[in-house]
Amino acid sequence: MSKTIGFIGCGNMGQAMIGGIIQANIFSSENILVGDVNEKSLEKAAEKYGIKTTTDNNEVAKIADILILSVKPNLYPVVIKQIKDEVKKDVIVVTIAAGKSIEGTEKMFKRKVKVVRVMPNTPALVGEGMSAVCANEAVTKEELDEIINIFESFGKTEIVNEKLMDVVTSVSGSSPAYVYMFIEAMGDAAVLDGMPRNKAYKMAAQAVLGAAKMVLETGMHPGVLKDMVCSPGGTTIEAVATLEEKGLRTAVISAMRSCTKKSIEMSK
Ligand SMILES: NC(=O)C1=CN([C@@H]2O[C@H](COP(=O)(O)OP(=O)(O)OC[C@H]3O[C@@H](n4cnc5c(N)ncnc54)[C@H](OP(=O)(O)O)[C@@H]3O)[C@@H](O)[C@H]2O)C=CC1
Ligand SMILES: O=C(O)[C@@H]1CCC=N1
Repeated sequence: MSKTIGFIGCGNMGQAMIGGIIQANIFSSENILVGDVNEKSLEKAAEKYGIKTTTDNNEVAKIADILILSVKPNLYPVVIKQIKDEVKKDVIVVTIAAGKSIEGTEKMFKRKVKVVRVMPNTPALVGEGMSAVCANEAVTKEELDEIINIFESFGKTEIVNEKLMDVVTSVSGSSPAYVYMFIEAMGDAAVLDGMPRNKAYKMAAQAVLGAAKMVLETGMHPGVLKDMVCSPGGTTIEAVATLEEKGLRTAVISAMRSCTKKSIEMSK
């Protein structure tokens, strides 16, 4: 019999994963059940993806072989308390919340459940997610592979030591937001100089996508790739010098350390 994947929480990240899974076609829509308190979110998801939905989290807990908890971190204790006695004995619980450790999740279940901790990101929706994964010892190699397979259906995955999860949150979980800010700012600059906004976003976003692919596919150092764009006495080095003067690198490093710090604080 095919397995059922259950989601509790159908917001930004829940929908990105559901959309990714549906597009990858690894679970049929009748094997996906989604619970949320927000009926509007459920209606939208049911209409868009043809999945089954419920406002009763326990309905999801009872049926799911793989249960992805995609509510906000502060709601983990509330939701886990509600469902812990309803989940299947061998359920694989997948947590995606910032700052929620495997040990913390086990404590909330008050028993040794199978826990896979993942930090995904919203580009999952377009098949370009990045997910870092770790698990407790109750999860077998086959079960971990099964979960990795789900997350790989909508992007790339990397197994990490749990100690790195706070850094992961900063470098891939949250980082799409910084990149959107960069694209938006490039768009504004181009609009300032007379380009229509839709063209400006398309050009900026495609340049970011292409640059990211260059890093991933050539394996070259980002600094070398940057140097290849900078003609001596040319245009790019003028922009690079201004970015250095305005502290781009310092701003990025400092922002990411704030993000990591917040994730550590949320773990306490
Ligand atoms: N957004 C992102 O880019 C990423 C998020 N994450 C993690 O994903 C999790 C979800 O984040 P995100 O999707 O952004 O949050 P959202 O607020 O967008 O989604 C959470 C959903 O859960 C619903 N909800 C609230 N209470 C309950 C409840 N008791 N039972 C069931 N559903 C409930 C919310 O409804 P309502 O809106 O009515 O409150 C909402 O629809 C977080 O733990 C976050 O750390 C991880 C990586 C990236
Ligand atoms: O902002 C947050 O807390 C979540 C975790 C990673 C991305 N969004």
